[in-house]
Amino acid sequence: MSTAVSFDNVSRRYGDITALAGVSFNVASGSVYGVVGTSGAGKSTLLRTVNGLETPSEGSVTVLDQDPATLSQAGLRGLRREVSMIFQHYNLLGSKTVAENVAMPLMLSGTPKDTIRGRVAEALERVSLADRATHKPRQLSGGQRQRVGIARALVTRPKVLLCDEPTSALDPITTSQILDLLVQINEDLGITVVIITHQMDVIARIADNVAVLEDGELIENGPVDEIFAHPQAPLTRRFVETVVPQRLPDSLSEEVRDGKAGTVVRLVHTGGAARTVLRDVEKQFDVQAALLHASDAPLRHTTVGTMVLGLTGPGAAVSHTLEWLAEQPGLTVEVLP
Ligand SMILES: Nc1ncnc2c1ncn2[C@@H]1O[C@H](COP(=O)(O)OP(=O)(O)OP(=O)(O)O)[C@@H](O)[C@H]1O
Repeated sequence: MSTAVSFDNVSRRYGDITALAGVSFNVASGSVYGVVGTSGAGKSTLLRTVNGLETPSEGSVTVLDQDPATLSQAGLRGLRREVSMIFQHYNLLGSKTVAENVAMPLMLSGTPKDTIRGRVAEALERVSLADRATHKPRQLSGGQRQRVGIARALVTRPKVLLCDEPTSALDPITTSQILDLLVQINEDLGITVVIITHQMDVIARIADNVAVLEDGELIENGPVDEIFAHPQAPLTRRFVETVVPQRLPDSLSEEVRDGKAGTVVRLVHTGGAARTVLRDVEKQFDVQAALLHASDAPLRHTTVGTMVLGLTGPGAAVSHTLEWLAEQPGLTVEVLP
């Protein structure tokens, strides 16, 4: 698979502040890559190196085989037609109509009027706003404004779409619609999407891969299902916890502590691997398996979840059960103290 964007040891300093420190990872062409981190982690700075709005102090970024830092102004303008961007607060011009806003990147590049008309209609159709072409942004809801922003980004037929917190100002239902639209754009048009966010549910919903930034450093990255099932760094665990809760309810914690629930195991499962686990355990071993707690999250391509089981029965049977569970594909087993 070819690479659309490559970060190679990228650092960015502003005086004494280190916004990025030696960040390296690749974004495969046609994939959706999520970058998550707390406020000030360096997400925006990283995203802005992709279209040349920021230049690394050290290291380099390669975008569609070009290094934005070495391009001329004309080269940068060309790159920005292939790499477009959407923003948290939409960045629309209030005095222009929806169609004029969407046309803006083509107007700036001197595209013929007829071509512009067709492209604007195509882009507005894609975001289901064809009937709002003559409206002004103030006449639209936040979700509609973001769709105008998306249409404006698509009008140049880009290969890469950079998304800077595109749903942070929206309610959950509108967020969901915008994320569906981004997935559709990625699937139908094959556009590579790089999205920065502090919302892990956004990553769960649309990303193939995720990078976690903390204080300018890349602390973890990889396929979304692996990171959600086995987060390593404490910050990644905290992010994952917001989508797949790990903490037991207080009443259950007490039961576990008092030993009333038997041997308590937490299973992390992906792709429905735990679907028949209770039945299988009770059929094969002389144990009772009680389901104490479960949580589940749909990801873009699979699901990840946890189940907490209380196993009771003869010690040897419980041991055999634990061994069997540990051998099952797609399951990770942890005995709770
Ligand atoms: N132009 C600048 N001048 C000085 N410091 C800057 C500049 N741009 C960013 N920074 C600093 O770099 C660090 C990273 O900022 P950045 O905006 O990339 O983080 P972020 O993860 O996008 O944060 P947020 O989620 O709050 O937008 C912060 O400490 C910020 O104050």
